[in-house]
Formats: sequence, structure tokens, C-alpha cells
Amino acid sequence: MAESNFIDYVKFCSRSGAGGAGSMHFRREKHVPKGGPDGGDGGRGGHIILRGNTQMWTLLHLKYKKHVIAESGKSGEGGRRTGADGKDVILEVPLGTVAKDAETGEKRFEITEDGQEVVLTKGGRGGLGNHHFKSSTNQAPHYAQPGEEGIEEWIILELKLLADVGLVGFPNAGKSTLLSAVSAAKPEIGDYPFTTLVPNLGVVSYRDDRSFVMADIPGIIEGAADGKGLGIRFLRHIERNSILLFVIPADADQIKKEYQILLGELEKYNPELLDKKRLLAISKSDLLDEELMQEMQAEIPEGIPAVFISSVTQTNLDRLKDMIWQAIHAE
Ligand SMILES: Nc1nc2c(ncn2[C@@H]2O[C@H](COP(=O)(O)OP(=O)(O)OP(=O)(O)O)[C@@H](O)[C@H]2O)c(=O)[nH]1
Ligand SMILES: [Mg+2]
Repeated sequence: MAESNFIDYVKFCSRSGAGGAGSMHFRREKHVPKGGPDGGDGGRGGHIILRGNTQMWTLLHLKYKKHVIAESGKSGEGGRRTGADGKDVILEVPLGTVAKDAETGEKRFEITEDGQEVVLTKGGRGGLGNHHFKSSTNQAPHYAQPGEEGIEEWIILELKLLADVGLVGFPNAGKSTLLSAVSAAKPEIGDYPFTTLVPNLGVVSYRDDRSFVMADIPGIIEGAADGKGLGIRFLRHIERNSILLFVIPADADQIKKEYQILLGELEKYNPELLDKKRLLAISKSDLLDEELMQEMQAEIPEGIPAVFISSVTQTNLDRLKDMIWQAIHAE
């Protein structure tokens, strides 16, 4: 299978720090023979925290992290000194990262904003020092609270792809070839269906210093919404894409029909997908001569901006980028 530059799933063991123990201590001063209790509280154990970062696109950096462990809190000390908190571990993640409990599959939260921090695994509370337990009947408590245990749990992080444009098309339509023609991504390309098994992301440079992110996902086939083929598993990745670029090859039997089937699968999967802006690229147009291309014009579905492109001869790729850019930045 092709290595994807897009990792959408990681699983790791997350362990927060234990709270530090409260101190059992009595004040000792030269002229105070029987000083009162003055044991300080233990520090809080370190949390495991997720923080949103717009500069990140994948969970690749967490792929080999099997254990994430935060420091324990320090014990309290005499003189009511509170122990230091354990250091938190902060994991930077792309926006759209969903944290789940690996055992139950239950969703905990989603990171949606830059800089947003959510505690994933809470550090243990520090124990109370003995001075808290002083009472009228017990002036000298020989007791301090232990720190709370840390939590150890298996966590799944999933990322819904945050691309600006998602490629939607049947297998073999030329989606990966297009991505490789307009970006530095090197997806596998093959003259057989289902070459792409995992989504690929590419950053497309657009004039000057601008860029947008394109997502190449596996081909979608009729029945995909009912679990046929591979595409449906990845359809969730395009939920957030701001626009959808349909890719239909010029040698398709019926462009309109292919388009309708693709639309139908999207709708069955999630009707909201139809609210997105759509563009159509008729790919492999190098296979057509002028005359055929004229005839094909009639085949273009109504109400969708369309362009004939060829990734092989680089035809109209700039025009396509213009259309994408405009669609992304319209309104
Ligand atoms: N003539 C011509 N062939 C192309 C063009 N773009 C892609 N192809 C060919 O079409 C075949 C399929 O290309 P891919 O880019 O792998 O298609 P895909 O849509 O990613 O396919 P899946 O990953 O299976 O969904 C390959 O043999 C490509 O060389 C083009 O612009 N012109
Ligand atoms: Mg492909």
C-alpha cells in the first residue's frame, strides 16, 4: 500500500501524573516546643492536554507515540509549602482532531480552534497537608492525604481532513494524477481502480505566496454509501472540505450519469455534502480532439462550473486553480 502523508488515526496510552502527597509535618522552632501541624499540600499531577494548531495538517507526528506520560506532582513540605505541580504534556494537533475513548469508542471532544486547549487525561489532585486536619479535638493530626492516582487510558485521535478542496470521482478518474500535477504530493498512480487506498493531501501553490490544500481520496463507486468499495470510509474526510471538485474522465461513457451517481452517493451518505460548492474537472481531455471536445460540451451537467483538463499535458490546470481559488474565497 502506498505510504500516505496523511495519518488520520492514532492510538496511544495516555497517562496523567499522580498528585503529590500532602505533607505530615509539625512546626519546629527553637522556642515553640510543640509547634502545630504545618504540612503543605501535594502538587497536582500533570495533565495530558491537546492543543489546536492551524499549522498542522496530520497526526503523523504522533504515529509512533505509544505512551504519553505526564509527570507526577511533588509532595508538600513543612511550613505549608505546596509541592510543585507535575508538568503538563501538551500535544499539538490539527483542527478537526476528535479525541475518543479507545475502549468504548465514545467521543470526548473535538479540537476546532487554533490555540484551543482541552484536558484529555486529568492529572491527579495533590493530597492535603496535615494542617487541614487540625480540629478542636485533634490539634496534632498525624495524618495527611496521599495524592490522587494518575489516570491511565487508551485514547484514539481521529482527524477529519481539513482540506480546502476534496476530489470526488470514480476509481481511475485521474484524481491522484491531478494532485501530483498541481502539488508536491506523490500519490501512487495506476491504470487500475482503487490505486489510492488512503487519502493524500497536497499543498497547491497558487500565484505569489498563496496556497490551498487539496485532498485526494479513494475512488467512490455506486453503492459506496452502503459500504461498497473504499470511498465511503473516507467520505467523512471531505465533510469539512469547503468545496468539492468532481473529477470525471473525458472517456467516461456518460459524464452526466457519472456525476449523478456520485452526487447520489454523497447525498445518501450525508445530505449536507450537497450544500457544498461544486466544481467539475473533465480529466484526461488529451484523449479528445477538438471536435470531440465540442460534442462533449453538451454532456456537461448544468449548474456546475466545469473545465476540461489534462494532468498529462498540463492543459488548463491554471484555469482550474483559478476556479478553485475563486470558489474557496467567494463570499
Ligand atoms: N491520458 C491521460 N491519462 C491520465 C490522465 N490523468 C490520469 N491518467 C491515467 O489514468 C489512470 C488512473 O489515474 P489515477 O490518478 O491513479 O486515478 P485515480 O482517480 O486516483 O484512481 P483511484 O486511486 O483508483 O481512485 C492512470 O493510468 C493515469 O496515468 C490524463 O490527464 N491523461
Ligand atoms: Mg488515486
